[in-house]
Amino acid sequence: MEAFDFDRYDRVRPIRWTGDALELLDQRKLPFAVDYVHCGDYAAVADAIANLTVRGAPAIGIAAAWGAVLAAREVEADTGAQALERLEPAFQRLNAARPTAVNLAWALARMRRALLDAGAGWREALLREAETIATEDLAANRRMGALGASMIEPGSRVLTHCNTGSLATAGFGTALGVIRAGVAQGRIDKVFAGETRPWLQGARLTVWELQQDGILPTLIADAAAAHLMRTGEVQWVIVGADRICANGDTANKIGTYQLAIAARHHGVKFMVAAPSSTVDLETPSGDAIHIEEREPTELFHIGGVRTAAEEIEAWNPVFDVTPHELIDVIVTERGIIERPDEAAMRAAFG
Ligand SMILES: CSC[C@@H](O)[C@@H](O)C(=O)COP(=O)(O)O
Repeated sequence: MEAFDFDRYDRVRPIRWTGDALELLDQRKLPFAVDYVHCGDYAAVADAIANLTVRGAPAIGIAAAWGAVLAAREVEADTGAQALERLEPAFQRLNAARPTAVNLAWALARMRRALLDAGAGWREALLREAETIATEDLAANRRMGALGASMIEPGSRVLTHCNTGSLATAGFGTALGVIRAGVAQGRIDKVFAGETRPWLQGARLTVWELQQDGILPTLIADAAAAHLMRTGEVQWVIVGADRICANGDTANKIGTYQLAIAARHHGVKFMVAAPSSTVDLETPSGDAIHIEEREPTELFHIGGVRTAAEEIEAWNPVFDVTPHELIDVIVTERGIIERPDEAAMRAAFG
């Protein structure tokens, strides 16, 4: 990985701090428009997280950290502790923007700690912490990419789900980072991307993002995944995570669980790649994870065109839990955990 040309393979940046505002690449419009949304206050950041302008577990944590920096502009305080008290409503609003990805609460907890540790210089401390969270995420992804790729036999074909790339992180990506590194090293010959209904993170974002790198993935309907595995077309499923529990159970984009079941049935290996900021030892198992349910209307349209009859009901959970027994390997920047369970997770992160 020493010679890896990160700049060639990793050009998209979803989050830009201008010095006095946050600019977020509008992921609702990709791949048809590359527009940045200007957020001049924390409420705009909270809205952008809730409406998926910015999405992906690490990216929403980073955006929330910058949201806290913007919120700080609205309060006066002599010490960090005093500022924290006054900023609490803003922290709570940012934290409530989405429930499943632990990176959001994790980033805000870091911002809280930075405030408590700071005295009069609390504004600078907040700014530094937001920058550090983003810098560390990029470094973690690059490290994880190298580690994850080392597990993959040369000549492999892989399937991924949702978007776990630069768009979902500070850069390089988690599962997509492993795939980028694997392609660069000649370990991965072909990448299949599931379209990821209903929001189409795979079809709209992953395919576009890999195209920017000159990697041409093959798009499949989500429903084609088990058939793809049965025909021997893939050796690995590689996905990201929104929360990894103390026992290794993992929440990720809806559809991940059925990929893991199909992978085990067909002898296809299943890898979860995520930074340690996605590990949540406070949540004992997947049963305790709050699974976000979004508006049923997301299921009624594709690209603004109605595809279902009027006056019907729909159920729209947007994450699911893959039990740890179905996961062959969890990769974080801290190392590789094969056959994850509570003992292995606590040994690595406890
Ligand atoms: C590095 S991203 C990992 C996960 O956050 C990703 O797989 C995912 O589920 C994103 O969901 P989204 O609803 O698009 O925010």
